[in-house]
Amino acid sequence: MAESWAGLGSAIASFLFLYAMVKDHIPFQLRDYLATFSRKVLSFINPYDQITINEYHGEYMHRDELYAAAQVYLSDSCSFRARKLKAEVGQESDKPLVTIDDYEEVTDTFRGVRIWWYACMRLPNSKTISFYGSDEDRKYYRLTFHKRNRKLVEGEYLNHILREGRDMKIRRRQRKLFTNSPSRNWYGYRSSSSWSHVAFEHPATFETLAMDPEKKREIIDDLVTFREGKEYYKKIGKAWKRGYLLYGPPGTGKSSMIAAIANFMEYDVYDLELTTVKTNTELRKIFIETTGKSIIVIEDIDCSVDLTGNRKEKKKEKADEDKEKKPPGMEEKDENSKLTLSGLLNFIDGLWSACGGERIVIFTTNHLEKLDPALIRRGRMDVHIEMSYCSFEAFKVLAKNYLGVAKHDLFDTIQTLLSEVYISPADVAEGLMLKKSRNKDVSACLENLIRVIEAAKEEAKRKAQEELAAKEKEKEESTVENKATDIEDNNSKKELASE
Ligand SMILES: Nc1ncnc2c1ncn2[C@@H]1O[C@H](COP(=O)(O)OP(=O)(O)OP(=O)(O)O)[C@@H](O)[C@H]1O
Ligand SMILES: [Mg+2]
Repeated sequence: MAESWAGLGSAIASFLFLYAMVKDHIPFQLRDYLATFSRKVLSFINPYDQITINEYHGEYMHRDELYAAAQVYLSDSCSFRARKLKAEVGQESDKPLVTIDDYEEVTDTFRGVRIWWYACMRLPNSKTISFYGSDEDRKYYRLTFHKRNRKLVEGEYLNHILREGRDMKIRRRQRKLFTNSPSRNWYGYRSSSSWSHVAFEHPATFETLAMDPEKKREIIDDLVTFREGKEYYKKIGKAWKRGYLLYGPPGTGKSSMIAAIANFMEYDVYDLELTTVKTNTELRKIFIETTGKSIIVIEDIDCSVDLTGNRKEKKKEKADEDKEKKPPGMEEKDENSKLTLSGLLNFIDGLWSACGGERIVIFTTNHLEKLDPALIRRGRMDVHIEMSYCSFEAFKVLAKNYLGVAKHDLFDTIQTLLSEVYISPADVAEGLMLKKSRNKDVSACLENLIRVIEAAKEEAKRKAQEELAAKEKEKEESTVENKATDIEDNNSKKELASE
């Protein structure tokens, strides 16, 4: 049996070989007839089906997303099996993509089923010049698989390629830092987008972040759980997003933490400047233009006018006054024509985050007490992280980063000093840096830091004394005032009695 199949196979192969040799000398009609005939014979005896994925499609020659996803997928999952590879750098990434070369074949296995991938190029038929490039540019992949697996390939495998390829593309893309442009520029000549961007290249990581190691571990674990929680969020019916509130004094690493989170999660960062957003409608537009796998940051949320507790109350009073003056039906329209706390709450709450997954929202503030509780309640801001003054543990991270040392004789002195004074990691980092000529001298850097901490301690002492003196003065003044009032009261009582 096997021999007869082999015989038939070699007969067909010889026929095809002969056909290829003489095809240019055969008349047109006969050539078509022979081609159709050979295809029919082959499909009768061949148990394999094929799917072609073209690089470009449609009237306007759009680059096919499945082709692009397959290219990255093959690069990541199958190219190690190929002998001929090609490398290119696309527009979206700064890393070279090494993938299978033209006319190279690789195999992939999906649920135990083997699939062959063949990278091809359509040869030019004519010498016409096309607006979309020459025919040589028309590349395609051909997938070959056994007939009995057709359902699996069509139903699941292609989706798997698309999904995995997209994810890989996102992971290897050049990450971006977006900032929202003032609304008046949206419809300008240059761009109609609310965001402009630059490459995101902040070097901060969790390793370089100076903070309590246990707290750091908790944050990393939380992020990992979030990243892997797609199915969980779907199951509980919640938008796949997580809110972090970072609070603490200036220079304690809030912005550095955002960069470390972005680098750890490999997300883009959207730095939302709320003060340039005038209305709730604008906020919606801005948000709709963000993509998944991103962090939306609002820094110094307490400085975003009209959104904090007291100011909101004042604003409400004013709005109530204004409402009374407005004709009926105009009030709601007016709500959309300004940025309000409720607009921001809607924005965070998933009404708008329903349009795409995997987003982190981060607020930072120096003054937690100034924020409206509604804004930061759990469920909106799921994790509250306090970024505090420099502890000895945090100092050790900075010493490792800046000086490359894990221990030193001066560490004990620094530990004692740090337990006596509040100083921000930013000030400690500054203290560890000396002028270029001396920055390799570890002892000199640590001595400089000791001077900086001692100066901070003196400064704190001086301020405390000033505050104490001011309080005592206030107390004295109020005692004198009270005495004067008492004397006045007594005199008037006496006058009344004598009358
Ligand atoms: N916890 C930290 N770990 C490492 N470096 C830090 C830390 N905190 C501050 N720094 C250093 O100090 C600089 C300023 O820190 P950062 O901008 O993150 O502070 P911040 O809390 O955002 O301050 P602000 O409240 O003023 O915005 C950073 O560039 C970094 O070099
Ligand atoms: Mg900051």
